[in-house]
Amino acid sequence: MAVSSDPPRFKHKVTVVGSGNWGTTVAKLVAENTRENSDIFEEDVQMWVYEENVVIPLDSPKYDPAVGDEPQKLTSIINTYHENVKYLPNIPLPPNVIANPSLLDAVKGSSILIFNLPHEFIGNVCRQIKGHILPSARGISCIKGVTVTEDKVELICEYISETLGIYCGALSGANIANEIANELWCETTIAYNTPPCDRRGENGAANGDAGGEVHRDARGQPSKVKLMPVPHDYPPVDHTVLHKLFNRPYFTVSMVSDVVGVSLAGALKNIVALACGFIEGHGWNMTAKTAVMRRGMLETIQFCQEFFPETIQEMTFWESAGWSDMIVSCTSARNWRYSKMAAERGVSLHEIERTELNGQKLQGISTTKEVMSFLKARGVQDKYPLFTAVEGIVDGTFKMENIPVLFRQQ
Ligand SMILES: NC(=O)C1=CN([C@@H]2O[C@H](COP(=O)(O)OP(=O)(O)OC[C@H]3O[C@@H](n4cnc5c(N)ncnc54)[C@H](O)[C@@H]3O)[C@@H](O)[C@H]2O)C=CC1
Ligand SMILES: O=C(CO)COP(=O)(O)O
Repeated sequence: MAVSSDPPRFKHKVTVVGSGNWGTTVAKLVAENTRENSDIFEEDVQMWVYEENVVIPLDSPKYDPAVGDEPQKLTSIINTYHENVKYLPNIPLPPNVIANPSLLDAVKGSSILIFNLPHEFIGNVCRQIKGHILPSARGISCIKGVTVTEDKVELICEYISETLGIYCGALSGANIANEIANELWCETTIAYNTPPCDRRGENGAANGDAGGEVHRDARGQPSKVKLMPVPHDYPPVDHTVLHKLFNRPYFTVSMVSDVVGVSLAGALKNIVALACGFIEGHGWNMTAKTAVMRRGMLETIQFCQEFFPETIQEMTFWESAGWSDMIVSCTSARNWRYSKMAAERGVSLHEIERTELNGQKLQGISTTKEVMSFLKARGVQDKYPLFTAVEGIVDGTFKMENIPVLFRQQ
């Protein structure tokens, strides 16, 4: 097949599926980039909002005496004031972020889908949009978590890929949404293995022609997903284009190909962050915390090597998605902050999530449960003593003061 030299006729339409603290932040930075790269992307970025009614507080500059305490639709507030007053207050959003309460309408015709919502909701979202997206769309998952069915653990991007029949990469890093929304500099990692059918002109491949190479899944096996190539009248979706979509002066993107390492490091660090919050809330300090972080990273690497040995790359743990995220999550993120609060107050994490988080989610709670159910189904939980202890603390069956015992037994 001849490689076309004509410039692409179409631009990529981008949708962010999710609008929480991180979802809204990513919509903001991506919308800044679509404006600056309007030769590649349509400027407007759709942001799907799980609709809810919100009351704007009296002390907010957005308070309208004519509306008073009357609840308003969150989408209407975002599109009127260009601010997500509930999940990312006091951050002006570019006007080309378009809040949309209809999931099907938000994803319609989009060639790049950015999945960014708590992982417990991804199944329902994928079931709804299946068959309603462009078959040649490409995805990036910013979700930190895993899905477990019976004794199978799946990366979120694998789940998206298999459910929707599209290729999906992963974005993960040491990223506190509020800091990035305030344009305070940090790094992130995007893992994306450009499918052979999308590698234009590389390895002898022409547009839509894989050059004889098969598309492989995250485990390195020939993929069961029959990919439709990104049509040649669109710009490619490759490392260069994704870098243009996500990289900002305050958000340095590193592109890699280890989807497994990036996804699992982002998911499992939330279990370790809970452990760090618990021990700090119990009265230990930084030295104890670094011991737990070290142990948590060992169990994370062990998990990756045990269950995804074909594709895991150890260098990934030195990316932002690796050690940097472990450090930031155990010292300043929500899972750490609120598990510390739970330990200090002697109440359950569920109680803290309900009373303190105003609709935001602690991903560590469900990730611990999912990972432990997978390890138990395999009968290998004893090889993961820290993860097991966190589950026990969340359930009230393991005492925090016994954490050092785990270390003595090794
Ligand atoms: N907030 C942060 O600093 C960072 C978060 N992440 C990850 O990003 C992902 C998304 O988290 P956030 O944006 O922070 O969310 P969040 O915890 O701030 O907000 C919860 C979101 O879930 C939505 N929601 C509630 N019920 C729902 C339902 N039934 N179906 C669909 N959506 C529903 C809410 O409308 C809201 O948008 C998570 O996996 C998190 O680990 C990653 C890096 C940084
Ligand atoms: O992933 C994060 C930091 O990189 C944010 O973690 P929390 O969800 O615990 O705030």
